Amino acid sequence: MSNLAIEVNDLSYKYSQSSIETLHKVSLKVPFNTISLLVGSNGSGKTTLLKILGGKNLCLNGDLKLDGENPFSSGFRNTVSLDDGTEINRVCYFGTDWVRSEFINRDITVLELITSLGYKRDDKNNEFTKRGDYLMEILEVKLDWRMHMLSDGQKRRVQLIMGLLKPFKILLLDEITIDLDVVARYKLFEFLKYEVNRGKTDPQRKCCIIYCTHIFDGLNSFYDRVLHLHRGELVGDFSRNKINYVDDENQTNSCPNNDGVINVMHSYSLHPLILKWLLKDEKSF
Ligand SMILES: Nc1ncnc2c1ncn2[C@@H]1O[C@H](COP(=O)(O)OP(=O)(O)OP(=O)(O)O)[C@@H](O)[C@H]1O
Repeated sequence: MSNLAIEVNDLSYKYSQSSIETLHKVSLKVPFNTISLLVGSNGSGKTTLLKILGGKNLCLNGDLKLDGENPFSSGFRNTVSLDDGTEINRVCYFGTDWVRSEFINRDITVLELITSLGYKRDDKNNEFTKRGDYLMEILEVKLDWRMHMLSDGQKRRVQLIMGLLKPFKILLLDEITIDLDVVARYKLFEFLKYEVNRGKTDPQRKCCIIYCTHIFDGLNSFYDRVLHLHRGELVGDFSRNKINYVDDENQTNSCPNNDGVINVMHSYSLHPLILKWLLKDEKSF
């Protein structure tokens, strides 16, 4: 059985209102048990690609397989059950537009929202409850929060809990940690890494993540691979284990050498210090 989570061949996409293609002949293979970063300038096509993979934008061009099946085929089902009966999502897309949707901007509590997705407050052994409680702890969300009274950042935290309540096979995250503080973001990445690592020993839990971002602080040990989109074309693709950190700007290069190694200058960031401070603050709270 294929270990590919995502397989895309020659995918092109043009919005009906646009005269040019937003994606041009994109081909991509993403194995399970990996985390990829999707990078590129504003307008390069990242959201468009993730929305197609997430089944949000219908695309009948090119050859597309997610978890072994075309997500736009009539027989595609987005949930499957594991041997123990746990229901999991095959493909999950979270984008920034969710916080503006009418569905969540109602006078409804977090408890009501996540209960409708399988959270059971009185059943602490239930997997969705365990995940929900853990995520609420790291994201500091309260069950009695009322959605229509929350800030965008707070709504984003609720979105993450709702989306991650069920285990996933393919998780597509589109700039969604943008308004989390460094500690919440760090803990979320630890949770996501745990999920991906669990799949390495338990084949039923194999999963993969594509994470699109413009913020690279704190990501050093999170990802396995970087995908670079430029004007709708995939122009760069390298693995973290092929990075050779150098101290001299003149030794950096933008393309891998013949052995696939790419020289990247060490970046000096305040992120490790601020993370330490805020984790310490939390302990003394
Ligand atoms: N609904 C739409 N109709 C027409 N063109 C669109 C539509 N949505 C996006 N585009 C265009 O497609 C191109 C890619 O947009 P997309 O949102 O995928 O880029 P992005 O890489 O995610 O950018 P950003 O980093 O700013 O979020 C842009 O030129 C954009 O104007």
